[in-house]
Amino acid sequence: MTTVAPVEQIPLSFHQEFLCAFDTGTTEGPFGPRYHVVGAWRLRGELDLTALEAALGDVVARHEALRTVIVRDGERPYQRVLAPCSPRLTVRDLGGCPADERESRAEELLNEVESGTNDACEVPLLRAVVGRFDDTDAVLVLNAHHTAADAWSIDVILRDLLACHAARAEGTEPDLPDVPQYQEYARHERENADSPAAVAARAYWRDTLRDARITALRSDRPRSAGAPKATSWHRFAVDTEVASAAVSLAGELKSSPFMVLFAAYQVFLSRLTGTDDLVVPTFTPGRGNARFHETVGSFINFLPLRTDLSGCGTFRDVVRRTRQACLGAYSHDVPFVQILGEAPTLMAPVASDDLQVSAFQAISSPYLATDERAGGLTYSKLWRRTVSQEVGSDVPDGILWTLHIGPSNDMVGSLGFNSNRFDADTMSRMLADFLRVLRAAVTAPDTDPRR
Ligand SMILES: OC[C@H](O)c1ccc2ccccc2c1
Repeated sequence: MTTVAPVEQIPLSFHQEFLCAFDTGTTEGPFGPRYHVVGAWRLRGELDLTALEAALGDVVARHEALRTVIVRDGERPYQRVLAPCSPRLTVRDLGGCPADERESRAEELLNEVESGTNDACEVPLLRAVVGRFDDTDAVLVLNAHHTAADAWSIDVILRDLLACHAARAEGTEPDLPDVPQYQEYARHERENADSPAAVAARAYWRDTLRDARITALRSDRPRSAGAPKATSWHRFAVDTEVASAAVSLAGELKSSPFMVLFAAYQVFLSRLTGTDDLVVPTFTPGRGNARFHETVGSFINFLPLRTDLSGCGTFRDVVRRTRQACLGAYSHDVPFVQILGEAPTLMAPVASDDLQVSAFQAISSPYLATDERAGGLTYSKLWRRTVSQEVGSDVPDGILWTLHIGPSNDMVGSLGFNSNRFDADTMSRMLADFLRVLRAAVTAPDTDPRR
């Protein structure tokens, strides 16, 4: 009897391990069919559907993460990479749609795809829907499971997909450079878990998060009410003059627009919770190692930012403190599971029945496409989403505030929340309060924003 050497199991990345903490063992958690990330692009030019179908297969062959399942049946979950397979392409006829309604019709299709499912156990973990307005005008929507891709990855998938479409449309094999695979990243992370930088980062977090508790909000309904889990998305635009005031104040204070927006969010939270010592999670892209910039996978990192607002006399002071907290966190951006090891009681509040964390992030991806070209196609990402939806991509357990800062400082945002825990009008009130604080803060930064 020949003994087959046990195939060495591919470990989970630290972020995938973090997601296991939210695994409810049902289809409602991060391994369920609604935990996905979507994107939509307007395509102008000759779109060859046969070539696009073949290109979808090329992209799944190229990126193992899109055909990897997370096996959770033993004591330690691991990743299993499966053979290349082709995603299905759904084609929708949007003919007869007048030109000036196409942008909103495209956003409708995006929301429709986002309200659907993408089963994490059914590879490939990528779905594609193309809506055709006419022969040279279409909208492409991609949906990838969020354990296998993130916002950065969905832009990489699109760029590779259209490069492969261009080759296939000319009857040639795609010829893209090799790309490091997500399993290499997962191994690399673990091999470097005790590097000098990682040891220094753990010391930083031990010190920074001493006696800290994550800031949490009282939900309208307790977890024990057992209402079926769903995540709603409230989307909104930020007034242009507020957005540009935020961006110019950021420039004045040598801070990023995110830091100014986050500072206003903390003022809002401080007033809501009555505490000055805030610990608010954000998500960083987790792409510090340039080797993995073209790799598809879920790299984001849940990073707790601690800021004490006591003694801040003006909003400028709040931004300066926020900037310090952000810079300190960014320069110690190690996986959250390692940070938690240094602050074991940090997440205690969210173990209670009626509290939830409320994370705040700004999405950034270097591949935000505006009028990019790929073969005979010109493509632009639909990122100014302002249409809300009752059921969309899942947020595992909490509220997720996201701001998208556009190329010309225009800004839109979204509020993802578990509708089994919070009412939609509670969210609308919170958003109105936050936007009021933001407007007052960035238009009069020398006043005390907490009055
Ligand atoms: O893209 C962010 C991701 O959907 C995510 C993962 C875990 C979370 C835990 C608590 C609150 C928000 C989360 C969002």
